[in-house]
Amino acid sequence: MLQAIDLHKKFKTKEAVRKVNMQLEAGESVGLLGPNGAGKSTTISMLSSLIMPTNGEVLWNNVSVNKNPEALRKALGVVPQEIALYPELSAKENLHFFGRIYGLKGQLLVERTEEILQKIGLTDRKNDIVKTFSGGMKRRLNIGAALLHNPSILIMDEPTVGIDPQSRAYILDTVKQLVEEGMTLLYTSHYMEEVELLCDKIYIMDQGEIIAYGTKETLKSLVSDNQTIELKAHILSQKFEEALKKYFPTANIRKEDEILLITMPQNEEPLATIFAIAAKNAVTITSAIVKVPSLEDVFLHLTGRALRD
Ligand SMILES: Nc1ncnc2c1ncn2[C@@H]1O[C@H](COP(=O)(O)OP(=O)(O)OP(=O)(O)O)[C@@H](O)[C@H]1O
Repeated sequence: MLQAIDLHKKFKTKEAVRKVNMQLEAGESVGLLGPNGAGKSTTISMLSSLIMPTNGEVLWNNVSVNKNPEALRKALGVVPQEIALYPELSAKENLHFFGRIYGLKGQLLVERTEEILQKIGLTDRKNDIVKTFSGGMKRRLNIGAALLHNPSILIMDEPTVGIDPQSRAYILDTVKQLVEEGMTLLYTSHYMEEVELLCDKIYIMDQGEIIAYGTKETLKSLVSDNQTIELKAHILSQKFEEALKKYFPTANIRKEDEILLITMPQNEEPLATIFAIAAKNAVTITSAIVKVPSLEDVFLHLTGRALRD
């Protein structure tokens, strides 16, 4: 459907993007994850034909976007990182304005506007001017503007940056629903938990390049297939530790700061057994946390740096 082939972008002396290859199929939800400055915005600006690559090309349904940008623009909704709205106009007037740019008019424009207001939860504020809106409401309207022409593919550039947790949750729910309804999505973020929640396939980007690509499971298995159970108890007796070692001979069991760490493959489900062994040894467990590798760990593993540096 949408394909990036060997994209490069140089701004004067700065090589912002190098050798980027990506592919989005219809109905897929794809994440582009990377820290600030990794080159995500530059990549999606090229993918949505807002800027020209220095090298490489973008194909939409196997045709170069360079040759026929209109075909992609009709099918594509882009939610930019910067809010692009008219603060002196109402929510409805803003949507009418953007709808007309997409060629909507008359009854169709009125109906689409109402549908979108409903979808983004702003129906009851539709006549209020945008400058009175919270950051989260502006972001929702920004998303609404990109949906008016009923695109089949949506590209979102960090749509939850700088908003309150409640608005963030609302936006994530809305995006999840769009994906469930069949929208093809490219979602960029430096929040790994958002990408994990919304996306099936993930590209990890750092310093202008794609450094890893795959499903969440594939990426996490780059780090390890293990899980670690962190146990806290009133008293962690030596006898209990030895009993655990006997029952789980292949597990790595160690104590750090009064927490017992038990590492073993993820396909084992040891909690019930651990609790039974504790009861038998008169140990009261106060907390048990199961930790599996996160995309954050994958990034750390690949680059030696934390995602949020
Ligand atoms: N127009 C430009 N001129 C010069 N350098 C640029 C330009 N646009 C981006 N860059 C540089 O290219 C690199 C990649 O920027 P980009 O905005 O694509 O990253 P990003 O991953 O989207 O990060 P952020 O989340 O901070 O926007 C950065 O070093 C940035 O400073």
